[in-house]
Amino acid sequence: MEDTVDHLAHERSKAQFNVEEMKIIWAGSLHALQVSDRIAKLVASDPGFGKENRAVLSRKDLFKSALKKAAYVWKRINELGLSEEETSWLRFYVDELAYDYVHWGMFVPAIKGSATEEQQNKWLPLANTMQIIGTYAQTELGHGSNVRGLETTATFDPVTDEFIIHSPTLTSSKWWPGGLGKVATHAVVYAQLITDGKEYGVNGFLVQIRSLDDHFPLPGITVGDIGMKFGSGAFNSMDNGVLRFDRVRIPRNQMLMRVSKVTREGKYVESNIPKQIIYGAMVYVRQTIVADASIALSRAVCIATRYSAVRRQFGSPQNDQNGNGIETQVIDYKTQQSRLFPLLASAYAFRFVGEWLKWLYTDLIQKLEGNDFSTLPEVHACTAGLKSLTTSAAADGIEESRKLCGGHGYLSSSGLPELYATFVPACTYEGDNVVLLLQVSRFLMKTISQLQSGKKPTGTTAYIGHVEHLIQCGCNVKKAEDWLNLCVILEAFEARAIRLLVACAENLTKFANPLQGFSELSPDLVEAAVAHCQVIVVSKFIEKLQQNIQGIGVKQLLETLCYIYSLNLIHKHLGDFLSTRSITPKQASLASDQLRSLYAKVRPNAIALVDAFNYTDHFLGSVLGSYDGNVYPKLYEEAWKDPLNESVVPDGYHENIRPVLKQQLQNARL
Ligand SMILES: CCCCCCCCCCCCCCCCCCC/C=C/C(=O)SCCNC(=O)CCNC(=O)[C@H](O)C(C)(C)COP(=O)(O)OP(=O)(O)OC[C@H]1O[C@@H](n2cnc3c(N)ncnc32)[C@H](O)[C@@H]1OP(=O)(O)O
Ligand SMILES: Cc1cc2nc3c(=O)[nH]c(=O)nc-3n(C[C@H](O)[C@H](O)[C@H](O)COP(=O)(O)OP(=O)(O)OC[C@H]3O[C@@H](n4cnc5c(N)ncnc54)[C@H](O)[C@@H]3O)c2cc1C
Repeated sequence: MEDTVDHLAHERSKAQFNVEEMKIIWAGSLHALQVSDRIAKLVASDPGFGKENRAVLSRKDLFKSALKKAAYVWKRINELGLSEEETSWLRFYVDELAYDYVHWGMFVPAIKGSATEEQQNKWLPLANTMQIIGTYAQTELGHGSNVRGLETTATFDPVTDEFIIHSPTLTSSKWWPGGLGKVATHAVVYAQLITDGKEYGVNGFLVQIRSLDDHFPLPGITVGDIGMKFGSGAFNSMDNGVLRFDRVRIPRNQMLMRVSKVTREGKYVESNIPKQIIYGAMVYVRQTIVADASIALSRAVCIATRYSAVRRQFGSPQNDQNGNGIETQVIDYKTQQSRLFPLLASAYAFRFVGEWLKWLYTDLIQKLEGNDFSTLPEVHACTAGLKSLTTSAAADGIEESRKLCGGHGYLSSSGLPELYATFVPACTYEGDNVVLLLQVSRFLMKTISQLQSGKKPTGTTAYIGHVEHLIQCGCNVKKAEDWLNLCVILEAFEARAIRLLVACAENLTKFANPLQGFSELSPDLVEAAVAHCQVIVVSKFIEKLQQNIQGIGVKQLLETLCYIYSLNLIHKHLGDFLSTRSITPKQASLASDQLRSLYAKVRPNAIALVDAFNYTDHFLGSVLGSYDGNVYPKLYEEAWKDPLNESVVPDGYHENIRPVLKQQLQNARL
């Protein structure tokens, strides 16, 4: 008989805050919570969205199952007449990577951002109804980070009014685009534009790659899948592809011409729109990846927290003299708390900074519509930097969560290995995290150099305008409780960031060649960029706390998490804080003392804090993280489902086990 006991009920009863209100904070609004909750339940109750066995399916079967699910998603969206908001929640909860992620996540945004109105009117209705399926073909075998170095060419032929798309070398083969390998019918292809014998840099072109009748590649096109990727399940449900062009002709009007165009006569004409707009789809996706990072991390933390409350090891004060009695919940070990609770705090921090980044991006889009490009550099720096910071921390956090679950965390049924394998490439796609931090540092060095000309930094760099104060100020913390002051914390982070930035700027002046200086100092520049991004995350968490937060205990718990996030970072980056004299060694030790008290405050609320994510068991996909905490029967049951357990004596026994055993027996007799 099924066990219906809630093994975590006691933990839930200890919560000191209103969980339902916290769910609203996490979701963003009551409306968002209601819609997401409804769709989560819809997905969890529909067998068509079941995700059992993913880890044991062969690549072909996994791919087929992802195709089936994507088609079913599309069918249900249409049958139920889901709104755009409901649709995105549906895809989110279905939780299976397939071509549709890149179609909706990159192909459509690339057309929206880089195509003219006329082009959008032609292509968007086709894409929006999935009469065509698209991919984003930028990266090549030889070049990913260096977009300017792409080799694919698009040469204008004035005789036929066409572009000739060509892959001149092996290294120019498009490599990685998701959905390209086996599904996409069209691609936005990034290529070097050549007209009238001159090169005009990278531009986007809309190219049909497969027939809409029989799905065969069109003439001149070679296309296929690039092969198995890291981990079982995970990104292997996606057909990342390779694509080569042998002088493929497309009409001139399939160049995406919002930013610049080629006339009928072959003249290249630039508009007043910055060229960087052609990289707009990347800015859009980087912003969404910050939200993905908070989801992926919160998912891992939810599993690790629930399991840590169920798992018991060694004796406890309640034991009798013989050590008999109940063992200690591993969540009560201080080491477990010091590893787990900062991750929990980070999940909340990333959620809030992601929410703010979405606002910043929406604001940019509104400004662009009015031809105001002033915030583009800052939005580029924020999306690049926060994508880098949050994905690196989330990927590390998922792996730490696996370790927090001990041996069982290594089992596929814990859900953690696949979560890690699915999420870790986010550190690479949409821009390698180090390359992106170098972009941030370039922006910051420019901001600092403009101080001399009297330009006042604004937005996320406003603190750089207070350079004199921040270079001189000292931290006033004298006892552990003094750290419970958000202004003190923010100033320590700003002081550390600005001191690292100014040191970089000063060191750069020692090089006659600025490019060489930038390259030599790049490790320091990356560290300074991280410090700046941490200022953003901490300050956005603080801003969140200043909003009208309802519900008993909710604000207090969020404050506790904000302190944990910040003080743990001080602990982790102590070298920076000490070497810049932003804090003293004594203050560092007081921060550690304060952290211990903060962990004690979180402990009774830990389960409720992960319940506030409102994840269904279907979405979590983990026997260790299920809501009822009934871990052991679920683990036991799951093991028996493995294909190896279908037969008692394994296939291969007669060929490969029995002869070995016999030989050992014979050897022993000799
Ligand atoms: C059941 C289990 C399942 C488990 C589920 C787990 C759940 C996990 C959740 C997550 C799953 C989500 C999965 C979603 C699917 C995702 C699919 C992935 C799709 C990936 C797509 C891609 O990767 S597309 C390719 C992306 N490529 C890149 O990002 C390339 C990086 N390189 C660049 O961006 C550039 O080349 C560069 C910026 C690094 C350098 O370029 P360049 O040399 O030209 O630039 P400069 O440095 O000279 O800069 C010039 C100037 O421009 C400014 N600038 C640069 N870029 C931008 C920009 N994008 N926008 C605005 N401005 C820009 C730069 O700052 C300079 O300005 P100056 O003023 O001149 O200084
Ligand atoms: C799962 C997945 C899905 C993807 N989907 C798509 C897609 O749909 N469409 C698409 O076009 N692309 C896609 N990509 C490609 C992705 O965008 C690139 O892999 C990414 O931009 C990194 O580029 P790269 O592979 O060339 O890395 P490289 O640039 O070769 O990086 C290798 C190493 O060099 C370092 N490095 C590189 N340049 C510098 C520098 N200037 N200074 C210091 N260090 C440097 C990096 O930090 C890294 O450590 C995908 C990739 C993955 C893994």
